[in-house]
Amino acid sequence: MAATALTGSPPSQPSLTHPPPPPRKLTTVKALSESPGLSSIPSIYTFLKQPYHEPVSDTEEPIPTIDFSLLTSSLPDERSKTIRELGKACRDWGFFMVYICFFFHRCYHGVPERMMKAIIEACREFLELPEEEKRGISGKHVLDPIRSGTSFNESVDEILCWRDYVKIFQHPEFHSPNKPPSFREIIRGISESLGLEKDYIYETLNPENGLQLIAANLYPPCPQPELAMGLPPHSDHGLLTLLIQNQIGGLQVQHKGKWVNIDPIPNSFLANIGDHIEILSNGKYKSVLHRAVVNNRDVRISIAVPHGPALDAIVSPDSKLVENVGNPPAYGAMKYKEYLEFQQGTMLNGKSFLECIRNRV
Ligand SMILES: O=C(O)CCC(=O)C(=O)O
Ligand SMILES: [Fe+2]
Repeated sequence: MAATALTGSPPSQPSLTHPPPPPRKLTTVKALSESPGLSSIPSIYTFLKQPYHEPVSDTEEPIPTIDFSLLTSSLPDERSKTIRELGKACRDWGFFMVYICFFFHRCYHGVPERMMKAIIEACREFLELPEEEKRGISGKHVLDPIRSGTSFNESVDEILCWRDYVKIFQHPEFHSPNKPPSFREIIRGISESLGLEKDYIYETLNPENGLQLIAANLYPPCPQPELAMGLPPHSDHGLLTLLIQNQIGGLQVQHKGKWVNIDPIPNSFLANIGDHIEILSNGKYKSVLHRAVVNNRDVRISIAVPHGPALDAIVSPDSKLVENVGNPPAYGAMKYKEYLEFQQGTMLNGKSFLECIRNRV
């Protein structure tokens, strides 16, 4: 896609009557947001269904928090209590904060927090590079570093998002199996909380050879945040998405029919159930709609790392769970790779692909 801008059709012959138009200058949303005197946004960034047309909850109910050290505890009672909490979070919210607090020899070890900050800063530096430099990095694994502000679904959307982003396909071709380690532990916990064997999801869906993607998003300040959208409502494909962000809020999650603001908590990352855990669990665990809104003051950065099953894994409601729950399967079987292909362009009116196939077995 980005390559078309570089390799397009040969230049037309110069004509005296119709001089060729100047080459279109690609502009990042960040550059646009820094244009002197910008007080309104171009109409291409104005969403018809604007962020605050739908109710935003004022709930005091906090998003569930899972303490990672208890999930990996060697004390069986501690671990099973945390697994029950994890199961409840997956059922009730589909989202949870994972709190990482490492104590070694009774002293706090701050590496994870420093590492998260360093990753965010590296993404900021990358996304703030001049466009020419970013273009040079585009390739098979690095998607669209110059196509800033692209719509969420290019084939159907005519409105652009207020964000610059880059996507990197990390796995299976850029090998980093089992990383981050928290992914495997959470998936094991989810497996157990469903009453399955600890490694059941790993063995059946083979995420070790699965898809791992890194999506780094930069949302510049917007002079009319009430009209624009950083990322419209969607659910994530795959098993689990891990997300870190700078300390600027903007993520909203659907909960009990309303949008809930998810404020960043230091020393923690966010995890959410993807479509394929919802399918595997026959809808017991929910892949929940979420979106990113923007503000008029601060740059927000988020890094989402979705993890999927192996591309050729066929995902369907697990027979053990269907029998246990006594419900007929609510989803048909589909190869993950095909799901990804079908998913393109089917996010319409805030309906995710998963919602479109629910109950159409
Ligand atoms: O920026 C955010 O907080 C949300 C990002 C997200 O949902 C995604 O990249 O799938
Ligand atoms: Fe997402």
